[in-house]
Amino acid sequence: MITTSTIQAVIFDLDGVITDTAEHHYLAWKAIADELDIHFTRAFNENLKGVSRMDSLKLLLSQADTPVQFTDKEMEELADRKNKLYQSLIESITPSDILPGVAEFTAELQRRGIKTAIASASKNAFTVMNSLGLTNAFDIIVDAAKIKNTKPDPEVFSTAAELLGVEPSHCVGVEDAAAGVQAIKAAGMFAVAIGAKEAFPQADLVLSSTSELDYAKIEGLFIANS
Ligand SMILES: O=P(O)(O)OC[C@H]1O[C@@H](O)[C@H](O)[C@@H](O)[C@@H]1O
Ligand SMILES: [Mg+2]
Repeated sequence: MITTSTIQAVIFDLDGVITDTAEHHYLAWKAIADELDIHFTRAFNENLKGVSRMDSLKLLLSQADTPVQFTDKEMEELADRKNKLYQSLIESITPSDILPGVAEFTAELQRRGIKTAIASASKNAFTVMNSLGLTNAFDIIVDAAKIKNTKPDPEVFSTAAELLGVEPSHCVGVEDAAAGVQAIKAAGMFAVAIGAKEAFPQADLVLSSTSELDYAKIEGLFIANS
């Protein structure tokens, strides 16, 4: 199919964009924080979004009133315990957990011959995509296993663009995390953020929810910014 638009690919984050697993990550970290008697708020959790499992644990531990030293082995065990909690929380995910507007938006992209990819920092990305029934709905899935450097490094978005065979300047990235928007911009792409406007000063467009994903609006701004 011939693409007339200058947007040739849209690359989506998974957790918090395709489905609300950002909440499951938060609940699992909150349980670990409670065990360790560390004050952990939803506001602070915003810093963990898009960040790798071990870096998230380090951020969580930075909130302890009295600094606690854990050995590498203990850190691995804590991260592993969080992951088991997270995995038990995502067991019940079904296609009905796809966030509003996502199916319509991706269908519109497919109608226009625009390529799609998932760029996720999660090692559980394929499990979540399977549960949502979306494994074959995107051209490419790049997960944590395929990359060395996690967000805010651009690698996950750059790798997705490369595998799709599309120049970054023709890509749009969609994210719900500050680290993710930084990664999209560092990759040289147009950034759409989902969340509160003030949280994403670097984004080219901020939408309060996925139900606002609107191809015509994004294309208009994309062309104006090129
Ligand atoms: O622990 P996992 O499943 O490998 O996920 C790593 C990261 O994946 C990102 O998608 C989430 O936004 C982060 O919250 C999470 O820490
Ligand atoms: Mg996310």
